[in-house]
Amino acid sequence: MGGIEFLKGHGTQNDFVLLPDASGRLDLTAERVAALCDRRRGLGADGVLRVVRAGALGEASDGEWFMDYRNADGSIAEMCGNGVRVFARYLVDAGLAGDGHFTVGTRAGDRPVVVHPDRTVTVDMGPATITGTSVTVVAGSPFSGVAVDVGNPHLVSVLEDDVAGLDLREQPDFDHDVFPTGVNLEFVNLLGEGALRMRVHERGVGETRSCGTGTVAAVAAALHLAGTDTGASTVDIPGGQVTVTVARGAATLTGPAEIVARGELDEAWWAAAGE
Ligand SMILES: N[C@@H](CCC[C@H](N)C(=O)O)C(=O)O
Repeated sequence: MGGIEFLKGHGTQNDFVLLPDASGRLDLTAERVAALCDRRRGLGADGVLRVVRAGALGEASDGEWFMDYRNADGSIAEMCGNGVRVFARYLVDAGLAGDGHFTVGTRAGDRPVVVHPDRTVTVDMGPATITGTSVTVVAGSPFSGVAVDVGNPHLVSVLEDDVAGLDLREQPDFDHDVFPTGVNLEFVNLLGEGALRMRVHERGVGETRSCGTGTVAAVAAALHLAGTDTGASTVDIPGGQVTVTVARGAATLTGPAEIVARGELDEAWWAAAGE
C-alpha cells in the first residue's frame, strides 16, 4: 500500500500542506495536523487544507469541492483566504476544476473563485462585517481595534507607528468575552489612498507572513474608519502583496497561489503521529 499523497503550497508565503482526500476517509486528528505543520518533526506549514468532495464531511455546498481547513495547532477554522486560492490552484492543476471558474465550499459558506492564466486567483470573500470595537495588548502596549467578521474573527488596529516595530513573538492579549473562540489580530499602517501595510498574529498559528481573510478585514476596517463601506486597496504583507475590493461590505481578494512540491507521507510516521 502506498503512502498518503500530499502537496505543499503557499499564497504570499502563508504556507499549507494539502491532503487530497476526496472521500474524506483520512483520520485527520488535531495531533496529525500539528505534526504535519511542525517545521522540525513534520513538513512545516501554517495550516492544512484537506481536499474533499462536497458532502463527504456532511458540510453543505453548491460546489463540487470542500476545503477542510485546519490551523497549525490542529484547531479548525471557518475560512482561509490564502488557503482557498492555493486550494483552487491545486484543483485546476489536477484537472479537477474545468475552466477555472468554480465554487469552493468552506465552513464560512461557498466561495466563488476565478483562477487566472497568470497564476493569480480571485476569491469572492462574501461579506466583511464590522461587529464593534475592542482592544489588544502587545508586549504591554494597548491598541484599540475594529472587530471584523470575514467568516472568521478579526480585530484590526490601525497604528501611527511603523508595524515593523511590533514584537509579535508572544500571543497578544485580547478580550476573551468579545472573542470567546479566539481572534486573528491585524496591525495596519495606512500608506495613502488605496494602499495598506499589515502584519498579523493568527489564531491557532502565531505570526504568519500573510493572512488573506486578515487583509480583507484590514481594508474593511480602514474604509469603516474613513466613513465608507466601499473601496479598493493593495495590502503589503511580509510575504508579498494582495489586492482587496470592498463594495457595500462585500469583498473580493486577488493574489498569487503556488504549488511547490508533491509527495507521499510515510505510513509509519502517519500512524505514530496519531498516537
Ligand atoms: N491564514 C488564513 C486564516 C486561517 C484561519 C485563521 N488562523 C483562524 O483561525 O481564523 C487566511 O489566509 O485567511
